[in-house]
Amino acid sequence: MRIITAEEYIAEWNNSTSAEENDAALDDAVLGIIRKVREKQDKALYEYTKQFDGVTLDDLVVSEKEFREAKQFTTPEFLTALKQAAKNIRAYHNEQKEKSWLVEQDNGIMLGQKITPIDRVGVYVPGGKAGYPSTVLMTVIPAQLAGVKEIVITTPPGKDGKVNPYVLLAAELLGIKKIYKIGGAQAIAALAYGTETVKKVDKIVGPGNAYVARAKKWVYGTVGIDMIAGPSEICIIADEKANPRYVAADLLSQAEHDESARAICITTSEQLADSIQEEIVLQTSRLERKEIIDASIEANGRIIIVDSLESAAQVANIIAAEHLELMVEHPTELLPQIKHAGAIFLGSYSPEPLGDYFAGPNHTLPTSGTARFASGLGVYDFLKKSTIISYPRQALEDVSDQIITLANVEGLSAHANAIQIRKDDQDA
Ligand SMILES: NC(=O)c1ccc[n+]([C@@H]2O[C@H](COP(=O)([O-])OP(=O)(O)OC[C@H]3O[C@@H](n4cnc5c(N)ncnc54)[C@H](O)[C@@H]3O)[C@@H](O)[C@H]2O)c1
Ligand SMILES: N[C@H](CO)Cc1c[nH]c[nH+]1
Ligand SMILES: [Zn+2]
Repeated sequence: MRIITAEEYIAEWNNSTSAEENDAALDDAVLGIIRKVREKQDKALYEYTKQFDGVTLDDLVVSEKEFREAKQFTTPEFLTALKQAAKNIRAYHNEQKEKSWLVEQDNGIMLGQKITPIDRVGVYVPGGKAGYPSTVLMTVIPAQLAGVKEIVITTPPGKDGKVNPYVLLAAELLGIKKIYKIGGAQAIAALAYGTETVKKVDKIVGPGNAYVARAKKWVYGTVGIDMIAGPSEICIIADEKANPRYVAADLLSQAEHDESARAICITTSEQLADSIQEEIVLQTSRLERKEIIDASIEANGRIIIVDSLESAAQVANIIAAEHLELMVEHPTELLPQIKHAGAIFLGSYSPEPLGDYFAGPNHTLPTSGTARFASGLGVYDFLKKSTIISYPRQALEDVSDQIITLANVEGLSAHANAIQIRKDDQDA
């Protein structure tokens, strides 16, 4: 893991021309996939599943038999942990519920906001390099709390043509019955435009790799999307008191997701940086997903040396990471300086995987610096708001002239007329 200065890191980030080239190549690949799915529909889905997931499917939908077979993987430990995690996630997201409101003023004017759940939501559950039953909980529970009636899941099949059984068990726990065995950009295209088998949805949510995230960006507008939730990222601000074993372990926890994952530590201590570097090597050698970790650490793993915690916070705000851990002596004192991060973890005993699985807040979070303007998935992502306006006759008459003035300034005489015609009736 390379140790560099903040200036070097920012220059590296800004001058990354290869990133632009990769970006254009990604767009080409994803747009090609979307186009083909729109044209050839199910046929394209079968072809891409063969090409990218290496399996020839008989059916794009998980069968009842497959749901039943998944039951053999249940263990009491898994079920207990899954249910407790679901309970924590539900309790946290319950606080996010919003209410419709209607306020009546003395003159009879009523103004308000009507909240309506989205009708039909498609959830992407990643499945290429790992199975993610936790993502089923994180996406479906807030949608259910919002009142979404139709929730479908799509996830790539394994080489045996089956969906990860733990994903099925989590879906079953939440009562989700329709699961498509489709991954990648083709799954996003199918949910956005529909095919013979896949019914189009109103909004697509959920994380995925770079292909999934880019496809969501392209279909936005045809359907809603939650955010760009791409390859995982972790940034850790560590002072000289931080435990290098914990820092290294937490960096590796996200590096193992994907070769494109980003793991960055910002520290005020050169000595700690050296120790973290040693720990990274030591711990990686003991981990199963060593190849993915080595690749992501080589490409996107950095330890950045800064001269103060204030500078550390500034760099962290530029990175705007999906996950930010504050492994410093007084994390709550540093917290006010943090502006941009998907999720913030305070202190040595709030490691990132606690949030991935269990604490309650959502693990579907904005990546690639989009935490500057986006938030983690929540109940609010499944709700939309209609405004309500109700004026009695006299209240409209009282403000007619002002509205007519504004409409005339815009040169929109039909607007003015809609007010004037009522005013004339009133005056008559
Ligand atoms: N941001 C978040 O909230 C969050 C949460 C969980 C996971 N993640 C991320 O989700 C991702 C999961 O990635 P994954 O790969 O394991 O599963 P995935 O389901 O996202 O992607 C697998 C699919 O990618 C497609 N694909 C693979 N290679 C391709 C190629 N060369 N061309 C076109 N399409 C291709 C295939 O269709 C395949 O089915 C990881 O990057 C992980 O970090 C993010
Ligand atoms: N860290 C991922 C979000 O970037 C979520 C996850 C699920 N399972 C393990 N991790
Ligand atoms: Zn994770």
